[in-house]
Parts: sequence; C-alpha cells; structure tokens
Amino acid sequence: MEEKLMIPKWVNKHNELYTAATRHPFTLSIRDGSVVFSAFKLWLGQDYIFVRAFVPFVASLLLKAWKESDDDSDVEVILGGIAALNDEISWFKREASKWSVSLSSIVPQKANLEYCRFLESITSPEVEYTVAVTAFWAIEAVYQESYAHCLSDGAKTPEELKETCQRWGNDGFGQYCHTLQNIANRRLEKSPEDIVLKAEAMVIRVLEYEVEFWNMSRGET
Ligand SMILES: Cc1ncc(CNC=O)c(N)n1
Repeated sequence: MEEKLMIPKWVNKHNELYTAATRHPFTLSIRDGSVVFSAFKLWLGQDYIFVRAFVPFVASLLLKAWKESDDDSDVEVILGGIAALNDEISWFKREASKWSVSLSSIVPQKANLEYCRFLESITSPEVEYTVAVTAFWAIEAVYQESYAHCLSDGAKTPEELKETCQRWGNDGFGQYCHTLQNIANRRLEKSPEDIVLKAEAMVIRVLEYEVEFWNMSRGET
C-alpha cells in the first residue's frame, strides 16, 4: 500500500531506529519490573535539565507558528504544550525530592549536552516551521510511545514508577502527539522537496539523540 502521509511513511522506513528509541532497554526494564532505581534517578535528573532546555525550543516553535502557520489552531496547540511543560517542571521538582535527587547539583552528561545543543540550534529563525514542528512531534512521540508501553497489557511496571509513565503515557498526551503529527503531515504535504528532505533528516537525528539519551541511564555514555 502506498502511504501518502509523510510521518507514517518515515516511521515505516526508519523502523529499526524508531523501535530503538521507543523500545529501549531502559524503558523495557521499567515495563518488565527489572529497572534499577539508580538508573531511574539518573534519568530523572538528566531529563529535568533537558526539559528546561526544551522550553525555549518550544517557545521558538510558537514564534514560528505565529509567523508562518496557515492555521491559527497550531499556535494554540503549541501554547498548550508550553503550559504542560510548566506543570512538568513542578512535577520534576516534586519527583526529585521524593527520590532524594538534588536537582541543583546535577551535572549534564555528554549525550544530554549534545541533545540540548541540537535543540538550541533548531531554535534558529533559519529553521523552517515545518522542519521544527516535525522535530517537536518526534521528540514528544518517543516519550509517549515509550511510556505508554510501560502501562500496556502485561506490563510489570513498579508502583513507584507508574506516575512517571502516566505523565507521558496517558491518553491525553497520546492525543496531543497525534495532533502534532497531523500538523506536521499537513505542512509536509504542501512543502517543496528540500523542506521534506530536511524534515526527514530531522526525524532521524531526533531519534538518534533519544536513543543516546536513554543510553545514559545504562551508564554507557
Ligand atoms: C529526552 C526527552 N525527550 C522527550 C521528552 C518529552 N517531552 C517533554 O517532556 C523528554 N522529557 N525528554
């Protein structure tokens, strides 16, 4: 069957990498209950730093949507994303205190620094809205798919980690990711070849950064 929407086509084409990001040994260990809590705490501290850097990226996307989008509802969707991140930062602080993780003394690891630097590079006005919103979809979708899997039938996720999985694995966040995918697909359909190619390259890079990010929790970076 010929798939005309770009994102499903890319997920299919780059399935090995997509699966590496969304079925990573770290999240699979949460799902099967074998996760080492020190790995989870490491992830928690590093992700807090990432999310702080993610906010200005999403703010830059809001600006691009406002300037370039043909559909007013895009701005509202992205604004909703920023509001959710405000909540998320408070959640990280509460969760860190529960696990006795001191957020002020977290040193970002190499994979995290590189991912944050990449995010900063795509805040540039030179990066088109279509390319940036595709990156945004990919970043959110990895977490949604990874953590929803930890809550699906047969999961043995430890009770202490269920709230974390819910944060990104809940149906509302799933719906939100779907909306982002629709925005990206709609834009890509109307885009010239060079933008489409840049967006595909962006998806690949995001997936690679996400794999490296999960790898930190294994102490391999
Ligand atoms: C490394 C990484 N990727 C995606 C997300 C999910 N977006 C916002 O929370 C995240 N928290 N961390």
